[in-house]
This record gives sequence, structure tokens and C-alpha cells, in this order.
Amino acid sequence: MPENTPTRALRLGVAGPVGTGKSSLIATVCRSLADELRLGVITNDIYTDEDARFLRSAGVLEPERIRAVETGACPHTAIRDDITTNLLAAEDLERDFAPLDVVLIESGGDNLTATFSPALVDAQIFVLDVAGGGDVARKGGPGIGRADLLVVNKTDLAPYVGVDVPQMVADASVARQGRAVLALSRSDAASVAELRAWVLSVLESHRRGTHVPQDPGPMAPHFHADEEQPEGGFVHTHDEKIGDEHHASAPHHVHSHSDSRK
Ligand SMILES: Nc1nc2c(ncn2[C@@H]2O[C@H](COP(=O)(O)OP(=O)(O)OP(=O)(O)O)[C@@H](O)[C@H]2O)c(=O)[nH]1
Repeated sequence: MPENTPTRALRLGVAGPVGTGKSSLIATVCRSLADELRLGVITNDIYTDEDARFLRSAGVLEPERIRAVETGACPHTAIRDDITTNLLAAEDLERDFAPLDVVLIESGGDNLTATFSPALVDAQIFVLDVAGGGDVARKGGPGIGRADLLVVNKTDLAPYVGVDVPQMVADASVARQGRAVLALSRSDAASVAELRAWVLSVLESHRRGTHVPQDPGPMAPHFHADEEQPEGGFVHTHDEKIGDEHHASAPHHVHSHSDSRK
């Protein structure tokens, strides 16, 4: 490769349950790095572009650098099983604003099991918050166990919800067999500085060519609310093999995995 040829931007996924603070974390990363890095953001929402609008209104980046993907019924499908729309959005963003350093991709608010495909992102952050309860970190699952970074977010709320943050971080570290865990609050400058340093260190290894994208693994079986189902929803699993066939033959928003609907 000729000298000074820019490498592709680092693609960094941010996943986690609804409302744990994914958009806010992305806004925090943008605020702390926008002066020194060229950034872009892609959001995934089921039927709206609400997260993209929130980030544009936060004024952390030029609005054109924030793009929305509408995923249809199952947000995790667009970040794991058929990533075409997200890949195209990332490539468009990188072409339109070349060269970019980092593209942050936010998953749709989802349950505990959603993870990004390593074909879409180079590294991923999984976000929990203290308001979800101190024992969530112990429950494990692919994102909690094997994302590149687990964030225990909104630590400023811990005294109000009776959560022992050091204990929650210790439990998470055990569940993650020592992988990185960060206790974060957007109002705690020291924790924001740690998040910023983590992003910079991953970017540095990406640029050196030493960063290896990890696959946290397929989603565990999980429940989907569906008011047309007799029990108010259904449990389904993502069979990787079926997922591959689906990838080859169907648009990204059609869901065709094995599930327990009768
Ligand atoms: N106290 C406190 N509140 C926070 C923090 N970060 C985010 N929030 C609040 O938590 C709520 C949810 O934050 P979002 O960033 O929208 O969460 P999200 O995970 O992107 O939500 P979805 O996209 O709906 O899944 C908002 O009211 C935020 O203001 C934090 O560090 N401390």
C-alpha cells in the first residue's frame, strides 16, 4: 500500500437494551473527540430516525455526518444477520466525508442479546445501566460476556436505585473473564476521559493493523412482543445457518429465523 494511503475508518458498534444510554454515549464520544478526529454516526431504529434526530439536535457533529437506518421489525437483524443496509450506509458516509477516522454505529434499542456481526463493526461496546439493576451484569449473554467493552452506564443514578457500582463492575468482570468494563456517567469527567482513551486505543490498533474484530457470538433465544400472538409474543432463536440463507435471499427487514410461533 502506498505511504499515506488512509485505511478505512474504524467502525465501532454500540449495542445494549432500550434506554441504557447508547445515543447519549455516542454524543459523549463525539463531544470528546470531534476536535481531533473525523467522525460519522449511523443509527438504527425500528420505524423512525429518532436517535439520529436526537444526535443532530445535540449539535455534536454536522447533521450530515449522522445517518439513520430504519430496520423494520427486528433491529438486531440489521446489525447481525443481514448487514447490507448498514454496510452501505457506512460506505456512503466514508465516501462522502473521506477520510473519516471513526464511524459509530448504534444498534436499535433491543433486548440483552443483540450483538453486531464482526463483518459490520471492528469493535463493539455493550451498554448496561445501573437503573436496570445490579444483577444484570451477572446474567451474561454474548454482549455482556464478549463485547470489546462493557459499559455500566449512568453511575450518577446508583444511589437512587440502590446499586453498588463497584460490585456490579466486579460481577461484570467475572462474567467477562477479565475483559474491559467501564463505569460511566456523562457527568463524571474522569469516566468520560477513560471512554475517550479506550476509543483512541482501539483506533490506534486498528490503524496499526493489530486489532482483530471479535464475534461475541450468535444471539441467545429471546422473546419478541407481538400482540397478535396468544401469549403476547414469541421466543425465537437465530440459527446462523438459516441466517446465512436469509442474507442471500431476502431484504434486510424481513425476519425469517426459527421461532416458537405456532
Ligand atoms: N442520569 C443519567 N442519565 C443518562 C445518562 N446517559 C443517558 N441518560 C438518560 O437516559 C435516557 C436514555 O438515554 P438514551 O441515550 O436515549 O438511551 P438509548 O439507549 O439510546 O435509548 P434507545 O435508543 O431508546 O434504546 C435519557 O433520558 C438520557 O438523558 C447518564 O450518564 N446519567
